[in-house]
Amino acid sequence: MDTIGNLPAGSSNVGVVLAASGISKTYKQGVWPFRRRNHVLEGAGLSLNRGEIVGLVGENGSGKSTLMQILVGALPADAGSVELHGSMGYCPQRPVVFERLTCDEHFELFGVAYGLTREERRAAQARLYDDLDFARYADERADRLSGGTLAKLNLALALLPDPMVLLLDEPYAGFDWDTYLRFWGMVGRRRESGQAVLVISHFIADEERFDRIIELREGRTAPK
Ligand SMILES: Nc1ncnc2c1ncn2[C@@H]1O[C@H](COP(=O)(O)OP(=O)(O)OP(=O)(O)O)[C@@H](O)[C@H]1O
Repeated sequence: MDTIGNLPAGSSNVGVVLAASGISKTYKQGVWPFRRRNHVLEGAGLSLNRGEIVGLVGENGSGKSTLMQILVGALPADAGSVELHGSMGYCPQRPVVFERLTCDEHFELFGVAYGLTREERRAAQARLYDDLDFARYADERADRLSGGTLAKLNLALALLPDPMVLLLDEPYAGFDWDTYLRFWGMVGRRRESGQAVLVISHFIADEERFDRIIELREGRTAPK
């Protein structure tokens, strides 16, 4: 597969921030002679434009998380290409945090990893604590957070560098109603500033919140 590259400057797809095509992925399971091949993706593709909120739906096991991990570069595809214009943030389905670090320490660590200055990181951190309403857990260790607060930290860490493209794998599964509404408020502000968001979603009720919905079925993507 082509490595993630930047779309060329002056590309005719001026509004496109992420473009993937021909993505295929087969998982091999078991050992010979019982080896089984699971063809999860067979030529899937999608594109995201500036200021677009796109939903990715499909039944359980259809390959949504697999596709998202390939888009973000966390998993190699067998075939296909992914082109990215700008920075990307990713919020995985299962939080990737360090049990013994506090929320504040996570922001500090991720700020360094993203190359933010201390001032940039502090300003973004304060805004995220406020937007997601979890500043009171700043000094709490990750292994002592509730599932919902852990999900807030997971989302906040993806948002910390304010990426052009945000990929979210079922980000609000553990959120209460107030946090769910705060989440969509944040997504709406990103749309207004021209950033793009791709969300794996299971809730039919969410459909009206998206500009477009893409369905993954039998390894391929199609507009819903
Ligand atoms: N690391 C792996 N090794 C082998 N098989 C895998 C692996 N990860 C996923 N699979 C299989 O690939 C298929 C697609 O899984 P994936 O998690 O991408 O689906 P999904 O659409 O995100 O599912 P869900 O809606 O349940 O979260 C499933 O059959 C799953 O069992």
